[in-house]
Amino acid sequence: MFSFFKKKPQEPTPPASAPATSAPEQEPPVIATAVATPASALASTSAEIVAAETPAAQKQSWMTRLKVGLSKTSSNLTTLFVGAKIGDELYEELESALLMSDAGVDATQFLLDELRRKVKSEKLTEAAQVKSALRSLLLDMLTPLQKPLVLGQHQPLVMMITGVNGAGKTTTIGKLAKHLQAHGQSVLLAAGDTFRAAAREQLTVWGQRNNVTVIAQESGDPAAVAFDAVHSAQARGTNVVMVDTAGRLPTQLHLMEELKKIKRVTAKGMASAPHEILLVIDGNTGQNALTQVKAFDDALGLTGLVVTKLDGTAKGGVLAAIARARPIPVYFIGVGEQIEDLQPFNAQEFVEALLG
Ligand SMILES: Nc1nc2c(ncn2[C@@H]2O[C@H](COP(=O)(O)OP(=O)(O)OP(=O)(O)O)[C@@H](O)[C@H]2O)c(=O)[nH]1
Repeated sequence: MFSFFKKKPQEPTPPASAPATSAPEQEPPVIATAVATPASALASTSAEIVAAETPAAQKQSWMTRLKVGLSKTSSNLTTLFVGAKIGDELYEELESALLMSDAGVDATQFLLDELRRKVKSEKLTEAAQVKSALRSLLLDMLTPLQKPLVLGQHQPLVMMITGVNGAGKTTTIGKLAKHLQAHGQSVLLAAGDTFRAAAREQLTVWGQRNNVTVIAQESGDPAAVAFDAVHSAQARGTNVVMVDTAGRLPTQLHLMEELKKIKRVTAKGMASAPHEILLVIDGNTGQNALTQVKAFDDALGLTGLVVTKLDGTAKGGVLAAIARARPIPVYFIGVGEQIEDLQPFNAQEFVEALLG
C-alpha cells in the first residue's frame, strides 16, 4: 500500500435527488456494476489517512525505475561537475544540459542566475558544492508542485481526466481506481470517450475485472455520460467519480469546447463539481508538455497534473518549466504500466533521481 492521499472531513452530503438542470436525464446502460466498498462504511471517517509505509523493496524498485528513466538527464547534469572548475565554461555546459533536459529557456535562465548568485554569496569554491547548490535550487523550485490529492471533502469527489491522445489517461484511471479502493473508497468510472468504441470497451472490461462500476453509452454526448455518472454516484453513495475523456490536441478547438461542456454539464449534476480537473501528460513530450498544460489550464482551470512514462526516454526537466510557468500541482507520476508504478510526486525523490 502506498502513501497516496490525504483525507479531510466531508461536507454534508447534498440530497441525491436534486438535478437542477436541463441536462439529459436518461440513465444510460450500466455496463459493469458492483461497487466494492459500501460508502456508508466510510462516511464518518474524518481523520487524515496516514497510509502504511511503502515496502522498502517496492520503494527501491520504484526509485530504480525513476532513476533509469531519467538517467540521460542525470548523467548529463552530473558528469559536467566532475573535475570541473567554477567558471563560464561550467555554467555554459550546465545551460546546455538544462536545455537538453526540457527545462526550457526561462527555467534554465532562472536556475543559472540563482546559482551564480548562490556561488557568490556563499563563496563556493568546489564544483561539488555548486552541484549541491543546484540540487537545493531545484528542490526549492519543484517542492511547490508537490501536493497530495485530498479525499473526503466532497461526496462524491468528481474528477475529470483530460489529455492528448495516448498520454496515459485510461491507464492512470485504472491505477488510481485501484489505489482509491485500497484506501477504502468506492469508485465509479464514466466512459466519457464516446468517439472510440475501443476506449469505452477498455474501461468497461477493466471495470468488470476490478469490481468497479462503469457508466457508458454506445454513442452520444460525453457530457451526458458525466452527468449520469454523477447522479448515479449520488444515488449509490459512491465516494469518487472519475470521468475519462477522449484524447484531443489543444489546437482542436471544437474538442476543447466539448471539454468545457463536460465541465459545465457536470456542474449541473452537482454544483461544486468537477472538484478536480486533471491533465495527464506523457513525460516524453518535452517542452510540448508545457504548451499542453497552458492550453488545457486556460480552457478548463486545471487542478492537478499526472506525468506518465517517466520510465521511458523522458528527460524530466519539463517539471522545472511547469514550476516556473504554470505551477499546477503534480499529484502523481508514472514509471510503468503496473498499478504500483503510479506514485505521488515527491520533489526530493525526483531531484535525487536527477542529480544523485
Ligand atoms: N512505459 C509506460 N507506459 C505507460 C505509462 N502510462 C501509460 N502507458 C502506456 O501508454 C499507452 C497509452 O495509454 P492509455 O491509457 O491508453 O492512454 P490514453 O490517454 O487513455 O489514450 P487515448 O484514449 O487514445 O487518448 C498504453 O500502452 C499504456 O500502457 C507509464 O507510466 N509508463
